[in-house]
Amino acid sequence: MSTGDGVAGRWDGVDIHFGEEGGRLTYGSYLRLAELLDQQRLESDPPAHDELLFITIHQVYELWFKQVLHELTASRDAMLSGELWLAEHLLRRVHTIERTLTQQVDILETMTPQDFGEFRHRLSPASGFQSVQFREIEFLSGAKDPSFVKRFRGLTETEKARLGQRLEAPTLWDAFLVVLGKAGFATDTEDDVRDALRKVAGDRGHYGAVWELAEALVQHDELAAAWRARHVVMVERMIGTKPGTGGSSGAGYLRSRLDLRYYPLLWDLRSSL
Ligand code: HEM
Ligand SMILES: N[C@@H](CC(=O)c1ccccc1NC=O)C(=O)O
Repeated sequence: MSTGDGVAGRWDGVDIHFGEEGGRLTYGSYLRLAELLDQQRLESDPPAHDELLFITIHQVYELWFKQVLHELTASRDAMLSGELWLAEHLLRRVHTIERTLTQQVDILETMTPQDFGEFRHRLSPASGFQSVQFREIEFLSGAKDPSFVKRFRGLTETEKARLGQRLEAPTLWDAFLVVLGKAGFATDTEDDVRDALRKVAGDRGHYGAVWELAEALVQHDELAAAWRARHVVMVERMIGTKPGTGGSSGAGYLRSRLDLRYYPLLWDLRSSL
């Protein structure tokens, strides 16, 4: 029954409006907007105009990082339980998010170095280097490097525990090796794995699902590399060769990370196809 004016019906003599039928849930309460929209606190005083953009961009990154971790964890578990179609499906969702993450740099680059300079000095010693979720994504993907945990300054106990768990847990690559094992291949040595990958690539009619999964892993790796490359060029545009607020050499440090690959054997395979 619709009575116009957005009134969906009546209950106990009270008008019930669309979106409120029978309950207390609203758009704002469901999405916790009061809390979410109250989390943008500027360090600059008087407020620098562009600092809101800087905070918003980083918060949006962290929300997507949370989603990426959710999907990558489920994708790994799907590989471990033999649901290859699901593992691939979730990886493809991650690819789409990763493309969006790289494109977001466009928005931040509407900020000029001069306008960044208005509040940059307030940020030290904070830096993206301290993004726990970013490091969790690296560890889960396959690039476990415990030295990052030691180099983190100001980690909370909860964050330390989360990173510790990621260092213990199987990676996407570990799970992919299980997939290769279940497909009948030995994976004890690196040469075994290289051999298995060549056989999978050479008989896609038989190993199609495994091949497609390997391709989805390569895509994840390539998109992570594309973000690193985009980030460093943005950094050079913003701060040139200045050292970073996190205490590193800045662009020099970031350039040293450009060669990082999660799945070197999948890249090596290309040379023998
Ligand atoms: C004005 C924009 C930005 C500048 C100038 C900048 C600069 C830097 C610099 C210099 C570093 C090296 C660490 C240090 O500070 O010494 C770094 C690391 C990092 N930044 Fe940014 N950044 C910017 C935006 C972003 C954004 C939007 C994100 C998204 C989350 C981000 C994430 C990271 C991450 C994850 C690292 C660690 C990279 C690694 O260890 O491989 N940065 N950034
Ligand atoms: N490291 C940057 C500052 C920066 O971008 C930043 C500072 C605090 C929190 C996150 C940041 N984003 C990426 O590093 C710089 O050296 O200018």
